[in-house]
Amino acid sequence: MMTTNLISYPKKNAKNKLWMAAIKPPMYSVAIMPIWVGTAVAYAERKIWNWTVFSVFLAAAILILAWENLSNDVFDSETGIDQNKHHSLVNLTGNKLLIFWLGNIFLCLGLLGILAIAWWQHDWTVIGLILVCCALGYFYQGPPFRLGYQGLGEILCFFAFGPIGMAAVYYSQTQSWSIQNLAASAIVGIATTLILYCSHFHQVKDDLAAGKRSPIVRLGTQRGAQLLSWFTASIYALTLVFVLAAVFPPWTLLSWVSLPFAIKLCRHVQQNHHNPEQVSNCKFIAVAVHFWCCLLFGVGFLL
Ligand SMILES: C/C(=C\COP(=O)(O)OP(=O)(O)O)CCC[C@H](C)CCC[C@H](C)CCCC(C)C
Ligand SMILES: O=C(O)C1=CC(=O)c2ccccc2C1=O
Repeated sequence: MMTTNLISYPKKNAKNKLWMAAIKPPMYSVAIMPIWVGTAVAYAERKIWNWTVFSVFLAAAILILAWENLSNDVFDSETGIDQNKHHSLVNLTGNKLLIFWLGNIFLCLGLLGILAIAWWQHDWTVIGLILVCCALGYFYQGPPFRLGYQGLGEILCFFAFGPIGMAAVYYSQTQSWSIQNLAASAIVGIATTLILYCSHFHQVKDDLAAGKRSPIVRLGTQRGAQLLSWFTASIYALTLVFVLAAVFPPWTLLSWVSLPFAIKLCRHVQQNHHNPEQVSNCKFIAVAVHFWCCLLFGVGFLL
């Protein structure tokens, strides 16, 4: 009995790790930050903070992202790209249909939340904008589009989590539009897109085999790593430019506190871009850059 337990423990532990990798809890900060920053900008400009709208939007965004990730595993199982991905939910459960319908339930619940906001406001703008974000999410991975396979995912990601998603958040609080929010959405959009871009470095072999021409497949890992540094630097440079132009309050420069993570990310990818095993964790360093940068950026609007 004792021996069985000793043997089965590491196996169980490995299985738990696979499940955590499949569910990817840290990734859900990408759903939280547009809501946080968009609402903070609304508060800074209009002194409005509707907690009910904020909470419902937050829950809805998490549910919609869960749909995106579950359906990503379903659609990727159809192209064969996830053959070696042990932490795919479809591979873990062996039940594609279950994951497909679970994803659809999450999507419906998320959209119901957004619909409730539209209903309270007697205004369909917010649900219209979020439906556009969901469509971009579908175009990224779903048939017959699969635009992520053409290397266009980063553009879709930028608009969904940046200008369109954050316009919806700002509108849900104020029922109006804002140039300051548009500028802030560029920062959130680039920081989110950084994560997607980083997720390709260790997957070149599998992507090539499945015919996926990710930006890193197109550029090669060395040029991809150089572009990453420019891309990352642009977040901090743009924030400074907008502060100097008096578009953002000076406290938004608090987001620069996340610079050590950004430097770590760029150095790590520069040194290991050609080594899939070593570079595979860069997505999670990018998640830390995104989390701290957006969290403190939002705080900057409230101070
Ligand atoms: C699912 C996404 C990336 C995973 O891509 P990949 O297939 O390379 O990953 P694996 O290797 O793990 O299989 C993210 C795709 C993002 C998409 C372009 C945009 C999604 C938009 C959301 C559905 C809407 C967000 C609304 C907002 C207000 C929170
Ligand atoms: O699994 C992933 O690699 C990603 C999942 C996800 O939801 C997301 C959202 C926004 C940007 C990037 C990513 C991922 O990379």
